Amino acid sequence: MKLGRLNHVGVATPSIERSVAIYRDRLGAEVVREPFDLPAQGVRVCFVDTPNSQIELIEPLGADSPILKFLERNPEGGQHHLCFEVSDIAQARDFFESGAVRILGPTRIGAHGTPIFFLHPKDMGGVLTEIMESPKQAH
Ligand SMILES: CC[C@H](C(=O)O)C(=O)SCCNC(=O)CCNC(=O)[C@H](O)C(C)(C)COP(=O)(O)OP(=O)(O)OC[C@H]1O[C@@H](n2cnc3c(N)ncnc32)[C@H](O)[C@@H]1OP(=O)(O)O
Ligand SMILES: [Co+2]
Repeated sequence: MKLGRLNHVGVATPSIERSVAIYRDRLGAEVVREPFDLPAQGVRVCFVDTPNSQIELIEPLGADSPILKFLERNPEGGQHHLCFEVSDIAQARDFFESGAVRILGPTRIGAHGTPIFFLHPKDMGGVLTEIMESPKQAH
């Protein structure tokens, strides 16, 4: 498996609107994307583009959102996960299944419309790590 680029840094927030204002007004980010719901993943999402990556703002959606406990621990929100790209998600899953890192749940479709899975933070030095298949290059 070849580790690809850092696709995004996930930032959990109690309010996407409030976080968008922080990135736009304090950091001068151009926030051009609209928030959207990902009910299957229990989050509302808004991407903030940077020249070489993205900030993925995520807000809980639904009573069993996977980020609720994180926000109980961090009421102001905070850095939640890192996401790296791979060319083949099935090959990446095989790679991790043969190793010492716990994979969290099934491979599912993430916010970029490509398959993803997560690696347990306790096996990744305290960093919840998302692996996503690179979007196919438009021809
Ligand atoms: C998928 C759409 C989008 C995309 O990019 O496509 C997203 O990225 S959405 C992101 C939200 N979805 C997920 O995070 C799914 C994977 N996450 C999980 O399955 C859980 O959040 C899990 C298992 C990592 C933690 O769940 P929970 O907080 O309910 O469990 P615990 O409280 O028992 O935590 C266990 C242990 O892990 C530590 N922890 C929890 N979250 C994080 C984190 N984000 N970063 C680092 N460490 C984390 C927590 O403090 C506990 O440690 P302990 O020492 O035992 O207290
Ligand atoms: Co993510």
